[in-house]
Formats: sequence, structure tokens, C-alpha cells
Amino acid sequence: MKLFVSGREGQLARSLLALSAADVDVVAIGRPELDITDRASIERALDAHKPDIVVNAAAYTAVDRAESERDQAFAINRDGAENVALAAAEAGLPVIHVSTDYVFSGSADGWRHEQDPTGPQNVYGASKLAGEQAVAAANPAHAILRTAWVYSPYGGNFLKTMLRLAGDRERVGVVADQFGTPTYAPDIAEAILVAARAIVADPQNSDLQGVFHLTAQGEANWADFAREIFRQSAARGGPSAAVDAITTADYPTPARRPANSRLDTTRFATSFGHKLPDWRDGVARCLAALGD
Ligand SMILES: NC(=O)C1=CN([C@@H]2O[C@H](COP(=O)(O)OP(=O)(O)OC[C@H]3O[C@@H](n4cnc5c(N)ncnc54)[C@H](OP(=O)(O)O)[C@@H]3O)[C@@H](O)[C@H]2O)C=CC1
Ligand SMILES: Cc1cn([C@H]2C[C@H](O)[C@@H](COP(=O)(O)OP(=O)(O)O[C@H]3O[C@@H](C)C(=O)[C@@H](O)[C@H]3O)O2)c(=O)[nH]c1=O
Repeated sequence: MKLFVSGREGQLARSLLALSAADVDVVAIGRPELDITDRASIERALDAHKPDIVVNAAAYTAVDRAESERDQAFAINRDGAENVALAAAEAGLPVIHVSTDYVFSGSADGWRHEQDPTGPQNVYGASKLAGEQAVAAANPAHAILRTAWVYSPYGGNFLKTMLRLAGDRERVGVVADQFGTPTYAPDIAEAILVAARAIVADPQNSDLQGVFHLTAQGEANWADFAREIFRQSAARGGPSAAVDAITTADYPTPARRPANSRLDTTRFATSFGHKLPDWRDGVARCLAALGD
């Protein structure tokens, strides 16, 4: 199977590239050769590489900056995603698109299901929701995977920020009133391969199409996540700090974030027969990868 990934340097694209093996050829192309806001650049790349399936891993992910760069966020997360889905459709290929828990308002308790009402609280979430809708309209052969709180050894993310802060402080204040599930990018990549194999084998199967929630198991608030990072890091002899639980009001940011974006992953598990491990397990593997 040949998987074409739009985007190359991001956490997910690099995790997908790391899975390239004898039975799966992963080709990832990003800027400047491929810019998802330029549909012709996607068409050229698909024509050159002739994959079996397309994964859109390119996105505008700067949540706070998006509040003042609305046009750019929508150009990439809505129009760019639509371009990828359209180019795949023209080539007769299914598309896997990646979205976020931030499409939800976070005001409801419990676990969110795929069909639950959305209500983004910030520009990034609104642009990702518009992207989901554009992908679904552009290519009937689509799977939209909503994940959350992604971290990895690659690029910038919350885990790496915490380790950096612990390098020069003894205490870190972290919000304890926003709940979700930290998810290790290499686990998302593995699940995408599982999904891609099933979709390529049975492209018309509507059980394998539509929106799916895909996060690690379990739940946490950001302070829980930070504490677990420091607990495991200290056990490995790495940087650690004490975590002071604070409220969202104590940590003002340009973008509002959902208070509860726990995602129920039953549909993905049932349709593709695959579940991600507990979120703490990913923390262990990420710290091990950073330490190697
Ligand atoms: N990070 C997170 O916490 C979460 C992410 N997601 C979603 O998961 C997906 C993957 O995210 P992640 O890997 O973490 O993101 P990153 O921010 O690590 O990477 C995004 C990549 O997209 C590339 N990109 C941006 N604009 C374009 C463009 N116009 N053309 C081509 N490439 C472009 C960037 O390229 P360049 O290097 O040139 O800037 C960057 O390499 C995204 O859809 C994101 O919305 C969902 C939930 C949580
Ligand atoms: C660095 C830091 C953050 N925080 C808070 C701010 C915020 O509420 C929360 C997370 O902060 P970040 O800015 O790292 O995370 P954020 O950019 O909001 O992460 C989101 O990224 C996008 C791309 C997604 O799709 C989401 O699923 C989610 O992962 O932690 C603290 O309380 N203390 C700190 O020292």
C-alpha cells in the first residue's frame, strides 16, 4: 500500500513517515513543493506518486495566534483541506483527514460522540470544523479522524514545553479545569495505517466513512498531564517540577478552550478493530524516545 501524506515536518507527518516499511510506502510532501492552499501542487504530487490513499496531515495549529490570523487559519484548515479532498477525489482516491476535539464547545459533561452538536470556542476550532464540512462535501470517500492534545518527540507540543519549563523553574501553574485525552502522535499514525488498509481494501464500505473520534484511552486535565510527565521524567532522571493546579481564569490566553473535550472512541474501535493505549503509556514511550 502506498500512502500519500500532505505535510511533512509536522508531528503527525513525521510519525507516519517513521512507519514506512516493506508493506507500506509512506510519501510525505510539504511546503514549499506542496502547499495545500495551491490545489495544482497537490494534483502534481498525486500524479507523480500514484498512491492508494491520501492523508491530510497539514494544518494551521497555532491556537492562540489563529485569533488574530483568521484568514490564514481558514485558508489552510478549510480551503486547504478541501483542496486535498478534491484532488484525491479527482484521482479516484479516498482521503483521511485529521481534525480536533476543539470543534466542540466543551460545555457538556461526559464523553462526546461523533454526531453530538459542535460549537467551536475559538478560530482554530471553527476553521477545523469548516474543514471537516468541506472535506465531506468534496470527496464522498472520506474518513475524518478527530484527535486531541497531540504530543510526540517532534516539533512543539505541551509535553516538550513542560520539560523545558522544568529546566528553569521549580513550580509550574497548569490549568486543572479543562478535560480531554493526551494522545501520542505515533499511536495516531499507527491507527491511520490500520484505517487506511481497511479503506483501501473496501473503499465503498460506508461503515469506514464519515467522522471518527480517535484519541488514547482515559482522561486528564492539563495539570494531570503535566504531573504525569514530571512523575515519569523524574523516574528516568530527567527534568521535573511541582505542578500548581490553577483555573482557566488564572491563565488568560487569546483563544478560549473547551472545558470538556473527552472523545468517545467506540466508533473507530468497532469499525476498524483498533484502540489506542492509555494516555500514560504514550507519555512513557515519548519520554523514552526523547531520551534515546
Ligand atoms: N497538535 C495538536 O495538539 C493537535 C492536532 N490536531 C490535528 O492533527 C493534525 C496534525 O497536527 P500536528 O502534526 O500536530 O501539526 P503540526 O503543527 O505539528 O504540523 C502541521 C504541519 O502542517 C504544515 N502546513 C501548514 N500549512 C501548510 C500548507 N499550506 N501546505 C502544506 N503544509 C502545511 C506545517 O508546515 P510547515 O512546517 O511548513 O509550517 C506543519 O509541518 C492537524 O490536522 C491538526 O489540526 C488535532 C488535535 C490536536
Ligand atoms: C504552557 C502552559 C499552558 N497552560 C494551559 C493553557 C491551555 O489551557 C493548556 C494547553 O496549552 P497549549 O497551548 O499547549 O495547548 P493547545 O495549543 O490549546 O493544544 C491544542 O492544540 C490544538 C492544535 C488542538 O487541536 C487541541 O487538541 C489541543 O492539543 O494548558 C498552563 O496552564 N500552563 C502552562 O505553563
